[in-house]
Amino acid sequence: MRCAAEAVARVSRFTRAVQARPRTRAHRLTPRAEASTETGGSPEGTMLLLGLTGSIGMGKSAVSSMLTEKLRVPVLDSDAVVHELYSPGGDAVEPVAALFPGVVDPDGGISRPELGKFVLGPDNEAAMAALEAVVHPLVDAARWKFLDDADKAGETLVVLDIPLLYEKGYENTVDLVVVVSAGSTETQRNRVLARPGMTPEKFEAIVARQVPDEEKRSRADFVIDTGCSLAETERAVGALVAELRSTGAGRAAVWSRMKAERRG
Ligand SMILES: CC(C)(COP(=O)(O)OP(=O)(O)OC[C@H]1O[C@@H](n2cnc3c(N)ncnc32)[C@H](O)[C@@H]1O)[C@@H](O)C(=O)NCCC(=O)NCCS
Ligand SMILES: Nc1ncnc2c1ncn2[C@@H]1O[C@H](COP(=O)(O)OP(=O)(O)OP(=O)(O)O)[C@@H](O)[C@H]1O
Repeated sequence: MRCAAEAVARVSRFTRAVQARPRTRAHRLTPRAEASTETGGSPEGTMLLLGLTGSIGMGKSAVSSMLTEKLRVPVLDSDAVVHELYSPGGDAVEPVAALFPGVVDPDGGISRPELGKFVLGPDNEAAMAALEAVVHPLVDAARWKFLDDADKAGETLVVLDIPLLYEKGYENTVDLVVVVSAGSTETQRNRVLARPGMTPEKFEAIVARQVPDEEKRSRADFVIDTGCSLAETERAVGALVAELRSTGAGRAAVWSRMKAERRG
């Protein structure tokens, strides 16, 4: 019970603190070449882009499911986009295979466990940078398509699940940021190590590449507590969506700016 109250209280506290937060101006999504010129969709300036982030195992996917399945909010999951790009026929297969020999499975997709051996760990920084240089622009392109489609569908609230939002400076590509946090590294670790194929070494290698949870929470506009029951987290997510549905239009600015920049 204590946890749910805390989760909701944090939501409203961060809701109030939101207005004057400075933004890091780091990343610019390269405009999609095949920009849509169709009219229609959501009224100009009313589609709110909510960034969803959090460290490994903190509950981004669980919260994404609540948003899409229960609350009907469109979510783009960047990790899922990467996995799709690695699947047989995916756009990342050829360039990644060219960089890292032997990572293609017999079915023609990229083997993530094999790829992980090349790019995870303190000695593989350059390899990870090379991989990210190939993959991130493809993820950016998928993000443009998702946003264009949502705009055409008249959506007023969309969620971009971006695990590396703070690490790669994507703060300025969303209007507001929600961080999911279990509030304890022990809970995080136990949840992640319960996954098939996960090892303590792999977990540590990934954590070492991510901005610490505490810093993420301090930079967020909202924090959703995932250290409690799923039902309690779901209530907090519902409260946040209700809040954004009622006040979101006044806070939506990034999508209009992105479209204007694309038009040149
Ligand atoms: C390293 C890879 C092969 C591991 O695959 P695997 O299936 O074991 O893990 P999965 O993709 O589910 O990611 C597990 C966790 O690691 C995080 N993570 C993935 N890549 C990175 C990265 N470059 N830096 C920091 N964290 C990362 C994910 O967000 C998630 O929290 C894969 O994550 C990958 O190809 N990463 C590079 C692409 C990338 O940067 N993805 C992040 C989102 S765009
Ligand atoms: N209150 C809660 N909120 C969210 N997740 C919870 C909660 N209680 C338990 N869990 C469990 O914690 C795990 C969180 O994993 P999830 O895959 O959602 O994290 P993630 O942040 O998406 O991880 P990754 O960064 O590796 O993609 C899930 O198995 C989920 O069921």
